[in-house]
Amino acid sequence: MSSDTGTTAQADSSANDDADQTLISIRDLDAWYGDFQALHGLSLEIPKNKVTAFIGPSGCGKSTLLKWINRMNDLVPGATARGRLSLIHDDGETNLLHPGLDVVSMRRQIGIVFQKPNPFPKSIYDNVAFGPRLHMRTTKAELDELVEWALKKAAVWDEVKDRLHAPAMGLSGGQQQRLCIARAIAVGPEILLMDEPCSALDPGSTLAIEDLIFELRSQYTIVIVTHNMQQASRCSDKTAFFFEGKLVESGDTELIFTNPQEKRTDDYVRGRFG
Ligand SMILES: Nc1ncnc2c1ncn2[C@@H]1O[C@H](COP(=O)(O)OP(=O)(O)OP(=O)(O)O)[C@@H](O)[C@H]1O
Repeated sequence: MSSDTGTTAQADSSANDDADQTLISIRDLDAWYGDFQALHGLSLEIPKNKVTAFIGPSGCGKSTLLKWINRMNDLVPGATARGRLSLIHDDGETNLLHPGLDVVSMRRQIGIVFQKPNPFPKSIYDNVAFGPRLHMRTTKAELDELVEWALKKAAVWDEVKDRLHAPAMGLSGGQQQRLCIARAIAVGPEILLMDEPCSALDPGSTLAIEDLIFELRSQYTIVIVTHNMQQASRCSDKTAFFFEGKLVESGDTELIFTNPQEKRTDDYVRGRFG
């Protein structure tokens, strides 16, 4: 039975294949904006420590699903969802749709990086220190260490280490996006959601972010929404293809791109529509 915060003791440790451990389990998920149904009976297992790409034509519901995973849709008037959307841990399951869920603490666990880099109008240092200052008790030395660690992890340290107290807005778009990734990981999330994180970036910065995504997956579970088929095939382990609010198919990225089961998937990944 569910507790007031949506956590239950009996974990469903369903695995999506022998090697994969499910971290986010989605079953029969429906979602609406007012009367409009945006997601129809979605079922998908998102594996731990892998990169999962959500692909599909505009309006198929990729961002809607991403925004339910960390409840960004709570901020959208009229947005509702029904079904199962759970975090699966060895010691229990957290119902991410539970009305009593502590959304603030959940968002420490499930960070999000948006399409357009959105640094705060603060210094580089203060952007990364923002979350830790809010959630953790650290000494100045510990905070310095954490900021350096996060900037290194996000592969932007070398470019900013001599100007940590300069405004973040002065960085290039690609540097700002890596700073936003550093800000997201500074609070120690388990999952990173990325909504078209490279769509506002030049090809060089895009490659830097893709390398970073690939690198980070040993420690984080990453879900990336992308319109870029090369990007999905370059940096994801798993791919889920959506069409008109439904999941058409999901599986190993290599298989989805070389031997999909559904004709619509084949047409989409070959650029025949969308
Ligand atoms: N705030 C909202 N209010 C009403 N309808 C919405 C809202 N946000 C999205 N929708 C609708 O829900 C459907 C799914 O949108 P969503 O943004 O999830 O698609 P998407 O696959 O991420 O598209 P894109 O690739 O263009 O970002 C679309 O028909 C969209 O118009």
